[in-house]
Amino acid sequence: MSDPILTLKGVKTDIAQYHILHGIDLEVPRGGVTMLLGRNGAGKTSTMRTIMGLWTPRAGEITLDGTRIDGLTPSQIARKGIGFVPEDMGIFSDLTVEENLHLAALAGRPSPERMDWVFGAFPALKTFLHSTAGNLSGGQKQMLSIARAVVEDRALYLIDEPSKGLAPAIVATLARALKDLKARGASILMVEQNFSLARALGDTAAVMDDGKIIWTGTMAELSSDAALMERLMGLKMETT
Ligand SMILES: Nc1ncnc2c1ncn2[C@@H]1O[C@H](COP(=O)(O)OP(=O)(O)OP(=O)(O)O)[C@@H](O)[C@H]1O
Repeated sequence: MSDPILTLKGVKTDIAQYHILHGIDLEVPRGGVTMLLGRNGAGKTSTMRTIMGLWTPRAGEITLDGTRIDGLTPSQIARKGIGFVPEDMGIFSDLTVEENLHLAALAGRPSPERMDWVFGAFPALKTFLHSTAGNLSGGQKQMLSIARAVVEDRALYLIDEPSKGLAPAIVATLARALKDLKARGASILMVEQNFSLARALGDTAAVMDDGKIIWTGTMAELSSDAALMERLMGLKMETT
């Protein structure tokens, strides 16, 4: 692949005494959405956390835009240009929505244009700007979590299962916001178990199993091949 934004080469991660990632080789293209897919426990979240520096790899190299980032702390990695939406949302429950957004901006206050875009994508955040984040609904917390990652331009966004546990109407709002982010030319690596959302947003896909990448290709290729999906992920579904 020409000029990927993120490259993982032979990345191995241990959690406590367990070998979890067994040598991840992955290239994330510049621009567009790469879906990281696989069965439960395949290692998708561990891969995201390793890229973000929340787990330190035992071996291998991680390169963002030509610069090695493995071994850096999560805050150093954020400053290199990665926005992270963790599976557990990572918001400050005791702070207001506004405070959460301001703290997420690394370069000072987010620009008014950027805030307008965020509020356009997630109107509820404007309504509840001065409310404590802990009092938001589950869907609003997820919107805040995504808004925190996109409050400034980043070289790459890591988004871990944004639709988890959300009602369909909220998922539709999320899908629109992520499509909009993609249309702005963003590079996104995303874990998503909701396959119709993955299919709607994904350009390329990487499938994991047991701590390894077992397949890479286009999302169209994967989603049009029911036998392949069943073999790779145990998914049985309509492909039309
Ligand atoms: N803190 C931890 N301590 C021990 N083992 C862990 C820890 N976190 C993850 N694991 C193990 O690492 C493996 C990969 O987990 P991971 O959460 O990365 O998978 P996943 O593909 O994201 O799964 P899911 O779709 O269920 O979220 C699993 O076997 C899991 O039990």
